[in-house]
Amino acid sequence: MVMMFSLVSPLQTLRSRLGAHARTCQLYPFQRASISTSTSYRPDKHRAATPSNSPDTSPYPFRIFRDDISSLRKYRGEITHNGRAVGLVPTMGALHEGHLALIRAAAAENSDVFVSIFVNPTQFGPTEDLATYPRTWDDDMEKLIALNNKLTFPNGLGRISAVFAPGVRTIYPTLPPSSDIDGAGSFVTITPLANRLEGAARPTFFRGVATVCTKLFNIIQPERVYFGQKDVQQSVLINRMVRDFHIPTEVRVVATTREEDGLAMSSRNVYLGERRRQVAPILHGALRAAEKEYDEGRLSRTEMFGAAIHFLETERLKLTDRGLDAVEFELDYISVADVEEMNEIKDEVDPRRGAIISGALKMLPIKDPQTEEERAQKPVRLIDNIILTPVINVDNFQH
Ligand SMILES: Nc1ncnc2c1ncn2[C@@H]1O[C@H](COP(=O)(O)OP(=O)(O)OP(=O)(O)O)[C@@H](O)[C@H]1O
Ligand SMILES: CC(C)(CO)[C@@H](O)C(=O)[O-]
Ligand code: BAL
Repeated sequence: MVMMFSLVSPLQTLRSRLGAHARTCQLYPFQRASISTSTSYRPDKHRAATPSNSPDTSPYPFRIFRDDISSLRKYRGEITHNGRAVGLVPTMGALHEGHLALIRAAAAENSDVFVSIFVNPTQFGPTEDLATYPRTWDDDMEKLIALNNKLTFPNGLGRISAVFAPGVRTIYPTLPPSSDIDGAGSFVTITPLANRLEGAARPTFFRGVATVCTKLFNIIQPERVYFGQKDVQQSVLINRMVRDFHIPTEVRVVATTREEDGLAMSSRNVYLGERRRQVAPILHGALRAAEKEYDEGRLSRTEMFGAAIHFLETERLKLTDRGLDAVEFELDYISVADVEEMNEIKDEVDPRRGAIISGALKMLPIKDPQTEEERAQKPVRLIDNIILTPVINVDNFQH
């Protein structure tokens, strides 16, 4: 089953979807080398290798649009003309089950699902992994085709109609896009949200995300757009942007899809390698420990933080016994913030409003690399979050 919540009115939507007795929920299916900003700019250096887009020769059961925006618009216009609706799932490719959950959610409420695949340079900082970000076009297409075959009624109202995989010059037609904070360009900025948490670690990240999503929404004009709860601050930001710029679309947030051991699926998990991968679920574990405090009625931020840190430190001590003492990690932040704007909650969570508990943790390169892969390791930043859902019967809490 696909569960979603709308950030427009999270309290109300969560209550109605989860029922009055729901206290917490795991909302179920809800990079970088420098990019040059000057003369050496080569816009399509990083483009995913995609085949040509002749509808007649296309081996795909959906249309592939690359740089021909007017054809895409014509096709999209026909969908409206026929009384159908478009749900857009923006991605950077390297598709996994988390992305597929978004597509299923889109197919459940729209006749036509558009998936965009675009590794957006402006959201990568100058020292991040733009050049090495996984680009897996053939594999992505296989997954989309397999999923599409299953999206027949009653499993899905709609199906994937189009994949939009533009080149950088198409998305940024005038200036070479900049990843520098002071760089020139036409940008959408949403502050102060874009400067906090993920934005503090990645100063131009949300400017890049807001800018590219504005462009995608302008080009495709979807009735609804689908984002993953895994990137919760991104979802809050998009919701805010849609409201502030009166963009005529509805934002849906789809619950995080996880591996069996709790690790949130992410395209960048491939960077972890075997030994770091075994330790990576600790971030989720730490957030769960904080969530347990809330579940048991301890609402103070300090107690939730304490529980998360205690979990991390206990797990760190166990690494030697697990033969994993070469794996090192650093906590970047744990945040307890309100659901609407992600403002930090200073004191206690109001159980009538709930909260988002989120965190970021850096997995450092392994201390005693034993393979080529381990010798090449770079730090991998993991993010995750849990929604502390509002509680209807506040009296159940001990004070
Ligand atoms: N595990 C997941 N569950 C639900 N949605 C997800 C998950 N992972 C990614 N998404 C969503 O898919 C959309 C596209 O994300 P993206 O292509 O960046 O994948 P990603 O796995 O988040 O990659 P990265 O490792 O770069 O963060 C975003 O809305 C993102 O929140
Ligand atoms: C929304 C997005 C596709 C914009 O590039 C990206 O930030 C992502 O994949 O989450
Ligand atoms: N999943 C969000 C895209 C990024 O981290 O660059």
